Amino acid sequence: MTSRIPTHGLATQGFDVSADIHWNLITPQLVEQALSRGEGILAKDGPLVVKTGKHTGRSANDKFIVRDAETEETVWWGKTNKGMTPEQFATLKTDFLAHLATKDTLFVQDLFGGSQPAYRVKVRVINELAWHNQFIRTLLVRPDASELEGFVPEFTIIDLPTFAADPERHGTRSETVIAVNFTEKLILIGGTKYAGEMKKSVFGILNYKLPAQGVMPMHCSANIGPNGDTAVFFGLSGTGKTTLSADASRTLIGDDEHGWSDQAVFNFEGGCYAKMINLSAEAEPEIFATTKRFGTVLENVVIDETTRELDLDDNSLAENSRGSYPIEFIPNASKDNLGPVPKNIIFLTADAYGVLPPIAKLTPDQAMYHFLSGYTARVAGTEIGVTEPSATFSTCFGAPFMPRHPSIYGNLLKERIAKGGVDCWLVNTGWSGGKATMPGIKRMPIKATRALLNAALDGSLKDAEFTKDPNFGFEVPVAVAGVDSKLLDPRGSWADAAEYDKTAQTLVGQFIENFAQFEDHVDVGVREAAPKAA
Ligand SMILES: Nc1ncnc2c1ncn2[C@@H]1O[C@H](COP(=O)(O)OP(=O)(O)O)[C@@H](O)[C@H]1O
Ligand SMILES: C=C(OP(=O)(O)O)C(=O)O
Ligand SMILES: [Mn+2]
Repeated sequence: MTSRIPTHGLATQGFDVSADIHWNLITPQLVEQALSRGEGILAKDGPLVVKTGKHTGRSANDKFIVRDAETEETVWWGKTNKGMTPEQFATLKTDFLAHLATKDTLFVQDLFGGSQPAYRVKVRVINELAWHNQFIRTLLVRPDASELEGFVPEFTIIDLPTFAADPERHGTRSETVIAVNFTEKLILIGGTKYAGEMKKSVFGILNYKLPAQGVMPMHCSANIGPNGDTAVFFGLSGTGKTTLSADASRTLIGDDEHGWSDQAVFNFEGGCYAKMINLSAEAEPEIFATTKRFGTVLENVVIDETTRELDLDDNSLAENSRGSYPIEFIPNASKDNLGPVPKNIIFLTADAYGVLPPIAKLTPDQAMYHFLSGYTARVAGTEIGVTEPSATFSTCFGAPFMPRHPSIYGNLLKERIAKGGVDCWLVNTGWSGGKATMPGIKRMPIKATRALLNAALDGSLKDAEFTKDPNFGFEVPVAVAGVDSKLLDPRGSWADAAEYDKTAQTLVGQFIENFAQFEDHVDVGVREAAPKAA
């Protein structure tokens, strides 16, 4: 076997470390390291089980982009993309490198972000934790031996959970920091053990770079039907990208990040990152099976230390417990990480207001409207007395990952829809029959969502009877085989129709208020695709 130690080492990059460096270890080596270092324990059937401590999800408010000559005009500065001065970054980098120098062991992987040679970025990830190194090796694309030869990283990520940022010194909000420098091509992640930060940082790089190459980067999952029909599923966290893209009847391309070029939809990643809480063997058999394999890493899943049995229903460590596994653990995953250009675009939303129908057909203008809006809603909190859901509008269904102005991504979508041959749908995987905060109100059964999706994707909905949603103006099917028709009529599913109308108008008001920022960036058709205030 050829050496996995690169010729272009850390010293070449100007990083002065005395650590024992483990270069490009493979899964069994990294799992052995993680175990011997006490980073986690093995579950009964082989997964490595770890805890992330305080941070069990992304720290979106602790992310900064260095604001300099490169990014001043290219990044959309606002409430999502927050700036850090080059001076603050320089101090942070000095302090990061000093902290790095104190480590006696480091794990480094050389990987690709992006599966297609023409559109990928070479990324080096430097970790202090073996399991983080295992995670990122699983999630990104693993070079083969010949691709490792002469590997020179374009971007480098230094990921030090034990580093504590100092708000006074570094201009951060807390001890946690994700600092992105597009000029130096360096990303510093500190003060968090949530592994998802690493993969979403690489996503940010591709979202920054690819529009210039004519590729639309997308926060979506993707799969291919039996007739070669690709579907992409956009959606914010928790709306069902990962769950719904793993489907026995379709070929999985990927669960979270893709590019749409003139020829294909391709995965940015080489693995998946699924939610584990309440994971059901019946509703999600392919994902459930990954919890029984060596190579899977489970974050914040509760395990009995004696029997090594998992308890996927226990949320005492986190609501957002996760499992990461290589894409090939899903039985029908695409071997070449790509598929033809999409026939269907689905926008997933988990509507905690219980207002949106479980599926609706969108016109191209409505699709643009909903893409720029990027709506989902969740139950605000678990405190007693919370009665209102809270709406989130995250443009392009992924604002935290999109450095550029939404119109850049929006125009790429517009061009693609204008070419024709693609149908757009809005799918509510959230609550129905009332607000999520009302007693007895449940989330849409996964089975029903899958049946509706399959009807849309296999073309059988084309002949269905539709009715226009009175608030949103999109077309909603009246009856679909295998689905309780009551579900298809959100207003009729509420005990009190007047209460439905009132709640719907609250939501419409929030859409209108949020869209004001895009009014000047879209044409009249898109503006008119807005929901109507009564
Ligand atoms: N109707 C539904 N459709 C999709 N997911 C659902 C549905 N009802 C409940 N869920 C649950 O919601 C979560 C969706 O999460 P996930 O697929 O990981 O979202 P994403 O990948 O978009 O962040 C899963 O835990 C899934 O079990
Ligand atoms: C990894 C993440 O993505 P998602 O929840 O969309 O799967 C995340 O948001 O941290
Ligand atoms: Mn996901």
